[in-house]
Amino acid sequence: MTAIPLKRPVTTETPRGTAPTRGRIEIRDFGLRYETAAGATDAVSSVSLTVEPGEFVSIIGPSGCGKSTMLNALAGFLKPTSGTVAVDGKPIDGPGADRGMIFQQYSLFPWKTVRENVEFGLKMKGIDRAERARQARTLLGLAGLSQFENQYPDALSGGMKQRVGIVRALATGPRILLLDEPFGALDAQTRLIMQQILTNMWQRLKISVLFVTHDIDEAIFLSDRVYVMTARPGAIKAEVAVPLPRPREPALIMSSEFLALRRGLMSLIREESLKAMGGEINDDAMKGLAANFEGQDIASAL
Ligand SMILES: Nc1ncnc2c1ncn2[C@@H]1O[C@H](COP(=O)(O)OP(=O)(O)OP(=O)(O)O)[C@@H](O)[C@H]1O
Repeated sequence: MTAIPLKRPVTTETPRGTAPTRGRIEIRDFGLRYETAAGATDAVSSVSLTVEPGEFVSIIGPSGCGKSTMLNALAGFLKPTSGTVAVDGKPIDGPGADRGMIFQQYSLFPWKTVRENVEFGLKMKGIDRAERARQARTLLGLAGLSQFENQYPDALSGGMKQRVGIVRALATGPRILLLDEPFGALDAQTRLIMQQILTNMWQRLKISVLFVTHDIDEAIFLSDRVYVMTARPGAIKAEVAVPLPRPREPALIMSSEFLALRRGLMSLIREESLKAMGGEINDDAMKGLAANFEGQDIASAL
């Protein structure tokens, strides 16, 4: 693994009070093999990583390198074939209220209103009706969704649905939020707004976040640290600290510090993406992509 020894993240953001002490993720020598009728697939091999309490960490890597597999193991939906996955020193043995998970597809109950969706987990915890409504309204307010509390999911845009999904995952007070490409289906502008809303909620609630994305800019903009994975079977190729001050404004992505991080991550990820594509991409194919045919018929140009 390439360790890029940058300083610890600079956090000059709005006061977060005392540092959180819970919500530490520790993955050690994690491996996961899928056994199917068609044979076995080693999805992830020997990954070790940590997320400190209150830290925002992203994972980027080529398609199929096992990012979702790892998040699903952390959520408690999959068991490691080797190694350990623990939260605050306790091995994970199934899903739990200490971890919230958000997927790219919106997973709201269509027959419940926005507020009822958010209240669902609180109801499961046995919290009484008035308190449920109070907590749901507070969180909906933080996400700018107060005026939509009585709407049904069908009436909402993709960005709003995902905001409700985040609020719902946060409602039960998890120490950890796991997000698997949550903004992948959103347009660029909505995505930027969602990134700011997520950062805002993360800072206020002092939770630890592990965020999977394909988008390098998104990973840098949001994170304290970024792990880069190799092609399948996924392992950690590099760990990159993001020492950019907070709060981060959209204009930050034009700064030289941001662009330097982006260049570094792009070259790491490109190498692995080419490996992941295996024989599909060779030098000739890459030349072809860059060729200027100047309006010629492609067959004769080649
Ligand atoms: N249920 C399953 N059964 C068998 N193989 C699986 C299963 N789920 C995932 N895989 C395989 O495991 C590997 C890792 O998959 P995973 O979805 O974790 O990768 P990923 O990095 O999240 O991919 P992407 O970025 O494309 O979403 C892939 O080769 C995938 O085909």
